[in-house]
Amino acid sequence: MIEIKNLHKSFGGNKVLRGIDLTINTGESIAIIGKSGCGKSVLLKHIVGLIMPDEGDIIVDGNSVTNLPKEKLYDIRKRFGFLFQGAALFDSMTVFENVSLPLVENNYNFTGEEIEKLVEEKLSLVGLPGTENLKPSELSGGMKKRVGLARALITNPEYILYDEPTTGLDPVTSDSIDELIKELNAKLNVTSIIVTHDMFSVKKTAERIAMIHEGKIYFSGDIEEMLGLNDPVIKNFVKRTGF
Ligand SMILES: Nc1ncnc2c1ncn2[C@@H]1O[C@H](COP(=O)(O)OP(=O)(O)OP(=O)(O)O)[C@@H](O)[C@H]1O
Repeated sequence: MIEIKNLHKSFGGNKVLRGIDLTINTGESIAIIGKSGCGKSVLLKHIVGLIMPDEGDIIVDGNSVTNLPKEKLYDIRKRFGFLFQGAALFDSMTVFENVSLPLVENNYNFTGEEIEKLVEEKLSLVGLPGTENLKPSELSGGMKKRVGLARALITNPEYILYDEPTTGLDPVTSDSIDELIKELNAKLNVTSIIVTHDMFSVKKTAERIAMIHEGKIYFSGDIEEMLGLNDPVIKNFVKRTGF
């Protein structure tokens, strides 16, 4: 379980998070939505301790991320898989090298053979078996996201964080990535946090929505509840997404 308590973060005079309170239950898939620049990615980075808050706390399975010594924070991070915006693959490395990178970086004691097996397993899971020797330049946008996801899954994380998983993809490819996220939620029994402003993606992948507005959680609930509200902020947001 992740408990976010009264989280505040400013950058210079820009007060981005102004008291976020949110509990994410184990096993659920939650979408974090809100207009561009409202602080969705900043919130995600707080959860894994990549950004520290000015005030407030994040508690992951009973551990306060803001008060942990570095080694403990690294241990907590190992329980997270992170699909970065744009997939963030290294162009000079093969798919195999990209996917296995977290195992190499974090000194897991796997043999070469075990690593090969794990990479093969995760690439199959994301629908890209046999692509180990390709370079990112040989992959389509959707394939890059899948490889990024295989890398996020390589350590068998309990939590998967998706930062705008469908941004920059055409509607058909977006839909296939959403389908994959949904499949993985069911198959792997993980907790998924999906940052997006794509309401089609929300509908397909998330059981619950948390909407950030003016630095706080403005709404938390399911999509039917959200669409049924006669609230100008919500209506305006949904309208802008073209949903
Ligand atoms: N490291 C940083 N230094 C200064 N400002 C930052 C930093 N990171 C984020 N910000 C600012 O915080 C605000 C929120 O950024 P964030 O990336 O979280 O938005 P977002 O909701 O994810 O937007 P988008 O949907 O466009 O990706 C923005 O105004 C951004 O410029």
